[in-house]
Amino acid sequence: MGDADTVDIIMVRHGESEWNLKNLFCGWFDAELSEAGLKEAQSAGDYLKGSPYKFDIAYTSMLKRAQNTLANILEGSGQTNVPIIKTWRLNERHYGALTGLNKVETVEKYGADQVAIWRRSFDTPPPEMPEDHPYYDSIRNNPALKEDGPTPEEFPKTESLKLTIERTLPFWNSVVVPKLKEKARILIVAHGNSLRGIVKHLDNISDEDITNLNLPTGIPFLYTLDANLKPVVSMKFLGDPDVVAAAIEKVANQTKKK
Ligand SMILES: O=C(OP(=O)(O)O)[C@H](O)COP(=O)(O)O
Repeated sequence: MGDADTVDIIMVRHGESEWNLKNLFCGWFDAELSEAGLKEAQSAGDYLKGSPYKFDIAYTSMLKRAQNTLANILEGSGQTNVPIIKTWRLNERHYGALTGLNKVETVEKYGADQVAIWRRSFDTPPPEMPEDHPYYDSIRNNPALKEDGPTPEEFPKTESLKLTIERTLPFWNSVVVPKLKEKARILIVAHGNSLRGIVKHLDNISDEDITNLNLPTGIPFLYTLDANLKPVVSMKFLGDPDVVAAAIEKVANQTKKK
């Protein structure tokens, strides 16, 4: 736990989704948690229940996989009274025309190098999602986005990590930072790439090095920040180290044939 001059914040990528399980590019498609993903969320809740970490406020995206993970973590850790703020700015990156495609099949069609660029390059977005894309309507008309969503002008057709950071960071700076300065104990449940953007910002990771960072599903990680919100503890995974290492390896290997 941080001392008087520091503040702790815990972040979690949602548990495995149905589309993570099927190895599909998901982005803004509103996939459900898989059975394993629900268990990951419950395990994270159980872990936190036995830990010193308690929360004053929680932030999540407008997508069900993150919201359900958060609900299960709060339930499991006995903290269902924690206020929840939901924002589209924590949504996963929009995967453009790749949304719904299988990652291995996409490598077979376009080559590993091109897919690596689409998945992990800092500023090359996937091709834009056309209006006749099979998931265009469900994403564009997701009722959850009526509660908090981008304006029609802001609505992405695709996003690189750079573009994702450009809409996530304003939320971080205007909402999360003031709460951290009040020493609020914060939990954020979001997505692989929206969280990679926050981590890049906090740890000042270069555009090149961020390509190598893969976040596992359902495993909480801790940052302890100093008075200037610079990390004194970075991305400390809270769980069994072997489970964490295996989970990170699994994300990195998603484009490899079994
Ligand atoms: O929707 C996604 O991320 P999420 O499961 O964290 O919400 C992406 O499909 C993650 O894919 P990537 O790890 O190939 O960037």
